[in-house]
Amino acid sequence: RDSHSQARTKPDHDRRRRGYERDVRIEEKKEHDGLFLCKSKGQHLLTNTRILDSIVRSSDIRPTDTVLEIGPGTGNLTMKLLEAAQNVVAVELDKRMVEILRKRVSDHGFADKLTIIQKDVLKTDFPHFDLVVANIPYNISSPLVAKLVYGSNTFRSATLLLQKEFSRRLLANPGDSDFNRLAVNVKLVADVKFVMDVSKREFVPPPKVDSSVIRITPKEIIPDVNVQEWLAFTRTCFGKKNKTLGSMFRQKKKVMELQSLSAGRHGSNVEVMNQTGGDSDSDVEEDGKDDLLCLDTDASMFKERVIEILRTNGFEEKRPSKLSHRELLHLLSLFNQAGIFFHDITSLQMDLHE
Ligand SMILES: C[S@@+](CC[C@H](N)C(=O)[O-])C[C@H]1O[C@@H](n2cnc3c(N)ncnc32)[C@H](O)[C@@H]1O
Repeated sequence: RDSHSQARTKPDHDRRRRGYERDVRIEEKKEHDGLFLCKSKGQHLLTNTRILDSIVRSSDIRPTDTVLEIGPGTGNLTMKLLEAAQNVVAVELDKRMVEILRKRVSDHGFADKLTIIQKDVLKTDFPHFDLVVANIPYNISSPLVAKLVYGSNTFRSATLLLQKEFSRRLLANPGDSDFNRLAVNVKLVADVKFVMDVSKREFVPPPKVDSSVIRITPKEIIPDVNVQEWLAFTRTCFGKKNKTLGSMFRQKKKVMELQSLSAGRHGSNVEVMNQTGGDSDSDVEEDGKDDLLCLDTDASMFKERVIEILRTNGFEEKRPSKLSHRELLHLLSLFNQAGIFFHDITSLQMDLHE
C-alpha cells in the first residue's frame, strides 16, 4: 500500500512543483519582463524589503562611503545601498541583469552614483571601495572571501549573505566541529561576526538551503607571516584535520614529497611542497606506521627530524583543528628554524577551502 501511495504522490509532487515553477516565472515575468533566473549563476533574488533594510542597517554605511556590491542582480539591494552610500560599484556577470539594473537605477535618478562592472568578480581588479555589502552567488563563496581578505584592497568590512552552513564554518573557533582550513585562514587576517539568519523562503526562486548574514572585518594588525607559506602550511596541517599532527607528518605521501625535494636541494633548507589533492577527512590514507620500511635512509631521517620537532614541542598528539592561531604560528616558526619551509606550487590560486 505504501509503495502504491508513493507511486501516486510522485506525479502529484512533480505537478505541484511544475506549477510552482510556473508561478515563479510569472512573478518574475511581471517584475522583470520574462527574465529567466539561472541556478548555475546562483541567481536567487532577495525580495523581502525588511531583510534588505536590516542588511543595509547592519553594514554601517557612512554617507561618504563607496560600497562594493558583488552580484547586484536586478538591483533589490543596490537601490537601498544607493540611498545610504555616496557611490556603489556593482560587479555583475549577467548582461541581462546589467540592463535591468541600469534602467531601474536611472529611472530612480541614481545613475550618477552607480558604476557597473560587467565581469566575473573573480577575474576583476576592484577599484577603491570602503565596504562590501552583497548577496553573493554561493558557488563562488570560498574564492570570493579569499579574494577579499587576502587581496590588495583595504576596506572596513564586508557584510555578506552566504549559505548558512558556509557561514557557520567561517564563524567556528578552534575545537568546534566546523572549524576547518577556511576558518583558520580567514581568521588569521579578519574577525567574523554573525549578523542574522535568513530563510530560503525569502528568495525568488528559493534556494535549497538557508542563508546567514555575516560581517567580516579585516584586522588592523596581522601576524608577521609569509601568507603563501601560511596557506601551504595550513593545507598540509588541515589535510586531515582530525588526525594528530604526528600521524599526519608520518604519512608516506608526505615523506615522499619531502624525499624527492630534498634530493634536489643543496644546503640545509628543505622545501615541503604542497601539491596534494584529496584532502578531505574521509580520504583513506595510510597512517604511516609501516611506511618507514619503504623509505630510504635520507627520507627516514628527515621524517624523524620532523617528528622530533613535533614531539619535543608537544605537538605530536595534537589535532590541528584544536590549535589556536598562536600555536599554529609557533609550530610554523619551529619548522622554519629547523630549515623546513612550506611552499605551494599552486600558491597563485587563493583557494582557502578545506
Ligand atoms: C544571489 S544573486 C543576488 C542578486 C541580488 N543581489 C539580490 O539580492 O536580489 C547573485 C548574483 O550574482 C551574479 N553572479 C553570479 N556569478 C557571478 C560572478 N562570477 N561574477 C559576478 N556576478 C556573478 C548573478 O548573475 C546574480 O545576479
